[in-house]
Amino acid sequence: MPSLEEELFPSTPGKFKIDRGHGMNRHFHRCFASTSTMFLWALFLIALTASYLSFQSFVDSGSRYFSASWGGIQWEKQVRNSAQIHRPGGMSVLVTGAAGFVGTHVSLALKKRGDGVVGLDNFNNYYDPSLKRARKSLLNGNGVLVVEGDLNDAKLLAKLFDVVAFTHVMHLAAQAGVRYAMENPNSYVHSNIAGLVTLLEVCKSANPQPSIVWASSSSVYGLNDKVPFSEADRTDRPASLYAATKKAGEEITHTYNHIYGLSITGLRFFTVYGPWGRPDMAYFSFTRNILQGKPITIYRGKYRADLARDFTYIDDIVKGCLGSLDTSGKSTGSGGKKKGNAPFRIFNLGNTSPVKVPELVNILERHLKVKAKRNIVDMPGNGDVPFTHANISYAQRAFGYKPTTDLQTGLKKFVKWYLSYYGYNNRKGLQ
Ligand SMILES: O=C(O)[C@H]1O[C@H](OP(=O)(O)OP(=O)(O)OC[C@H]2O[C@@H](n3ccc(=O)[nH]c3=O)[C@H](O)[C@@H]2O)[C@H](O)[C@@H](O)[C@@H]1O
Repeated sequence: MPSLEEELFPSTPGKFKIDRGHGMNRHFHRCFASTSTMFLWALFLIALTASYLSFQSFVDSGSRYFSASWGGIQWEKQVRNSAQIHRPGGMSVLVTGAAGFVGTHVSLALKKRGDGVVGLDNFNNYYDPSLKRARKSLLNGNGVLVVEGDLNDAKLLAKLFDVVAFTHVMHLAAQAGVRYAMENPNSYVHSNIAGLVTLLEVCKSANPQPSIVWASSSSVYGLNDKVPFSEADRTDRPASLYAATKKAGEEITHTYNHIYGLSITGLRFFTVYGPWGRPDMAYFSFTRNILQGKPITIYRGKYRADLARDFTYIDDIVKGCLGSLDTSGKSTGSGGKKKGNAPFRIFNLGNTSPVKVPELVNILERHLKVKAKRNIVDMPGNGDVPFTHANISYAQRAFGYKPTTDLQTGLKKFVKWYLSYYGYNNRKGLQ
């Protein structure tokens, strides 16, 4: 027969429900026969509940206190130092996703030319967080503070704007990856939509309002087959949820530009690659597998056509990001009120010369001096598009954007970095 303790505090909910009926009544009759015993039991239970609740609130406040990675005079000082501008006419930039691939490179470039930079990153585990930590160390070593926190934390964002009057926001934090959207759709909504709105709400209320440059994606062209892709082409047929959230971002930012006078520039990046890159991307995972003697899967499109991407080297993308920041124009609003029209721009940042995926593998084989074990399969219905190809004339006109690194040269630099970071047989590369 179960003890009274087992019946009152069952280890599983099911157990509680099953034993709730007659058995409980029998126990209650036996144990609470007299009113005085009942009174004592009631007192005991009230005391137990009260002490449990106060202990719980102590644990909650304690863990908040101990785990808080931001706040305090010392922290504010660090934020201000990192945001300090060291050149005439310079800017102070909040870079979200600073420990990410593009975020790290852009932060370093801004810092190098004398701008103030404060990074924000949530260090999630979409891919190996130790790589993000290593990027953070690189940034710290170059005078860039990376605050650990989530885009959806409105209090943290508001605090950052309290401490520093950021002139610009470079918004790169996002849930990236085209195919992962089928596995974890909500993470795309959380970061690319909810997080974006949280950021825009804080920016629109900031005084002065910053100008915002943010990462959209070439994937918004979706099923568009008019080449090369121009900003004027249709983008209403996304092929993945990832693309749909980036397209939604373009519409959402337009609203904030229209209502609140925020200056907005959206950048459609075309398959960015290079040193310190993202391990989930094909060029990176192919390199790892080739070195480890494992097979790689190469997708093939309709009618056995090879897939192709307008792979764009990170240094060219950084130039595009800085050019966008420099020409962004000012936001016009203050205190949440629009004072006039502000710029709203969208640019392709691509390389203008698509390369087929099997050719990417050929180049890697040459640089690595190892043959790949190719496993060619028909493209599953996973959100991939058959090809991308950027028309970059808008960005060229606006800030002289001109990519200069071809895939052969860029991958050589990537491979050099990969080998120095992971080594030939370093198990850090194993995932
Ligand atoms: O430019 C963009 O808009 C997007 O570029 C990349 O997305 P994707 O072009 O799919 O880049 P990879 O995941 O590196 O794939 C490159 C090519 O390799 C192919 N691939 C990928 C993985 C694999 O195992 N095998 C394979 O053949 C893909 O189908 C694709 O054609 C990024 O992952 C996105 O975050 C970004 O927004």
